[in-house]
Amino acid sequence: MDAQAGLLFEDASLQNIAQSVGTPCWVTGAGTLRRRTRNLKAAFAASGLNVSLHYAMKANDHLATLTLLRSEGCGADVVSGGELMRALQAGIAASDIIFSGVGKTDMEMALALESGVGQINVESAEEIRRLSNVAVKLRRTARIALRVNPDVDAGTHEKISTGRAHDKFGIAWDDALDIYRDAATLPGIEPVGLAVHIGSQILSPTPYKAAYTRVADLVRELRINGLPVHIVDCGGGLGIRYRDELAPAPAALAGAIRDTLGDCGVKLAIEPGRWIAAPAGVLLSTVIDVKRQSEDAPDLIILDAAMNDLARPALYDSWHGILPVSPERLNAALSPQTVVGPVCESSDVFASSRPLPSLRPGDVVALLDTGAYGAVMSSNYNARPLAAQVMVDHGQWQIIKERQPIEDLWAGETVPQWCHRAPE
Ligand SMILES: Cc1ncc(COP(=O)(O)O)c(C=O)c1O
Ligand SMILES: N[C@@H](CCCC[NH3+])C(=O)O
Repeated sequence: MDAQAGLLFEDASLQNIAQSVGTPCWVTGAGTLRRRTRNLKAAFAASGLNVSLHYAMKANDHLATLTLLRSEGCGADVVSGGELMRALQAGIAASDIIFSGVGKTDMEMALALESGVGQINVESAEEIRRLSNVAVKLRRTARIALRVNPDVDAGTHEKISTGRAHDKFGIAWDDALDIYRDAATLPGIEPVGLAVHIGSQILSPTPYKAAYTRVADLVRELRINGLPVHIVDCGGGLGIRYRDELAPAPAALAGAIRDTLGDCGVKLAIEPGRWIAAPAGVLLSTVIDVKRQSEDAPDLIILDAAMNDLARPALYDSWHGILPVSPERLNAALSPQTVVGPVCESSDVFASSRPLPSLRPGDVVALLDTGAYGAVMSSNYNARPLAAQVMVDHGQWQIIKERQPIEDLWAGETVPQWCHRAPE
């Protein structure tokens, strides 16, 4: 905090950015992206592990973010044809791309094969057969890893758990050996290994260890059955501290991998998204109104950002820090306030009865740790244009996406003639 400039993000004044660009506005910190990527790599190197890092771009897929992370040596984990095209557009080499996802269309498979992605993670016997057909037609070979479901509870939010038997993800544990064996016989398919991803915002190394222990056992079992296994993709999911969570350091994840898979003689990969990108972003928003409620209820702070911009609180009851950006407000006395957006949904609430410095109309606030699963999950609900985006780096900043023009909201829509006539 600077007495004059108020809240700074990577040495850039958030007040200045809000004044120049308007709000709502996402701000991404280039320095934070770099620092966290380097920390992650250093933690793995210190554990003696050689892992390739495939950034899960679903967390934040702006071309500037992807380009910066490519410069830091990251490949990408993609889950759709659109993400694949974006990653290629950002200059990420196809060979450094892993195509994951629970459902890939034939067209997406063809795109992956034609662009030469390094690895396709498959999630069912049916998908492998379809991929084989597509590969044969294109005269290509798909290098596949079987995403297995280890039936491990990651202990995270119900809606972002992916590794329990009843979750829709991955191949059921007991089917994995047979499916791997069958895959090896299919034309156009080369099974190269296994993949596992048990969920997101994971706050303990214990479920990681449980999942990787099972995967290491499966690697041995496959080999005993004469099936080659060269790669284990350990997925993502490492959690961060949004409020007061005791989030594990990357060294804990590295340790879990080393202790379980370290001596399996496989090439290791990880797919972190949130850990790299979440703390590298804030969402700036202006207070539209302060609505006084009955005596014992907190004031309602109505922002110009809403759940269509930042969906996480409405979807997962997630907690994001909120700080005013002006120096006067930053130091004001705290009182309980409820912070909401203007969208017509009762779930459009960012904070309930939260002790915050008293806010007034016109004040700008920053919603913290919104660099992952923030802008990417925005929608046009309530005909609200997508917010502008800015990137900061050591005090300099630049608009990286203009606010969506209002006319864009109906661009591409056509109105059939009959809509203009009242029925007879
Ligand atoms: C297959 C896969 N890999 C990686 C990730 C990235 O997860 P996170 O952002 O929690 O690191 C996800 C999202 O949960 C995913 O589904
Ligand atoms: N969208 C979720 C994370 C999902 C991870 C993808 N499987 C969140 O905001 O926390």
